[in-house]
Amino acid sequence: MAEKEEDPNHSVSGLMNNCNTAGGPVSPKSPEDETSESPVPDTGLTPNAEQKRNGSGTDLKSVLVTSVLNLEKLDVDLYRGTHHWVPRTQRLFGGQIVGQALVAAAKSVGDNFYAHSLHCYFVRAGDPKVPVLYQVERTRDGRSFTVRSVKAIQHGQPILICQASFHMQQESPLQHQFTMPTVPPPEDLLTVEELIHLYLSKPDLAENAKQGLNKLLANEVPIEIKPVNPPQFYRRGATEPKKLFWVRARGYIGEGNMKLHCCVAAYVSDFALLGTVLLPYPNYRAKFSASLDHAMWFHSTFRTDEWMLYECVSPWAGGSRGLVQGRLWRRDGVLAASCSQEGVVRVKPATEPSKL
Ligand SMILES: CCC(=O)SCCNC(=O)CCNC(=O)[C@H](O)C(C)(C)COP(=O)(O)OP(=O)(O)OC[C@H]1O[C@@H](n2cnc3c(N)ncnc32)[C@H](O)[C@@H]1OP(=O)(O)O
Repeated sequence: MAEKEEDPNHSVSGLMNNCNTAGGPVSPKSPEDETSESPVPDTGLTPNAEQKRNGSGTDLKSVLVTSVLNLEKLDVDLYRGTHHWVPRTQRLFGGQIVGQALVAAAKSVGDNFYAHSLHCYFVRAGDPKVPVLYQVERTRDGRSFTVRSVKAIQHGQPILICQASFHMQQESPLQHQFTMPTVPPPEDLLTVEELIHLYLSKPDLAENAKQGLNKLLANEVPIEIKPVNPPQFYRRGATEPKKLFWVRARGYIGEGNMKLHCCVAAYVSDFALLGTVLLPYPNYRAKFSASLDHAMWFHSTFRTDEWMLYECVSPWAGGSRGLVQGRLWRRDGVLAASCSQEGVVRVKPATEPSKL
């Protein structure tokens, strides 16, 4: 199915597209549900200790851990994943498929091996009506590096092919990184939901826009976002193809499980990334867009349930495709992960001005 107009990349509504729970036990739990003593389901990658998230005053576990990345084992190296949030486009969110594929791959590597990179192609649209099977091939087990190939399958056909490589931690005197962009801290910025409330308080807002925004508020994307520059984020005028936002998983995950945090980062990294391509073109809107591939590199330890700065740039677009690159920064300035993606972006002239 084609991805039409509103997608997770291209608008404020894309940030909170329809929550669709098809395909599995995926209803978000209420805070009451979460106060019970029940442990986090065994993803094989979950942390042991349950602690309150620093400063947030909540111990709600991230649905990314309890549901999205909690694969069911069917056989040796064969897993089943279900869906939590499905974009309004009704094709599976690419980040979910990549995150789940990495969970499946990570289950077959030793405890002391950590994902350092993955390379994926999205070869077919994911169907939100059925679960996804993940078939892992143990490509190579080495002394320092271990490689896995994962095929995500629906209706008997691959929707994603992924290769993930894991590395045993090794020290080296070679160490450098770029410097994190200087931006306001997340505490000084509004969440997407708060921004929507602001838009809703505008007295001259059209009724259909209000309805649309209220629908968006009712949705539950399992990640929180604070745009550094909201007008740029929502693409009102032409801007350079670059955006910055703070991002973190909703709910508590906890420290100490880097394998899990890499899987969550893979999920998060596909969010709003491809929309960067459209920023210089306010006179066009996407009539069809989808990520074609996704590559990711993990550099340091990090926590995805703490605010990280996501820096997205698009160095090139042409021929109905666009290239995007992302950097995930820890708030202390350490470069946590990098990613690259090419997407197909077919556009049409924007005939209607944005209602926002
Ligand atoms: C946040 C971003 C995301 O999460 S996106 C989700 C992850 N990524 C994906 O789901 C992508 C999965 N991959 C795919 O769906 C396929 O590989 C895609 C990219 C569609 C391959 O493209 P293509 O070979 O064009 O597929 P298709 O023939 O099935 O056509 C899909 C729709 O596009 C149209 N199309 C095709 N060629 C052209 C063209 N040259 N010019 C204009 N339109 C074209 C087709 O007619 C079709 O449209 P429709 O769906 O029938 O309306």
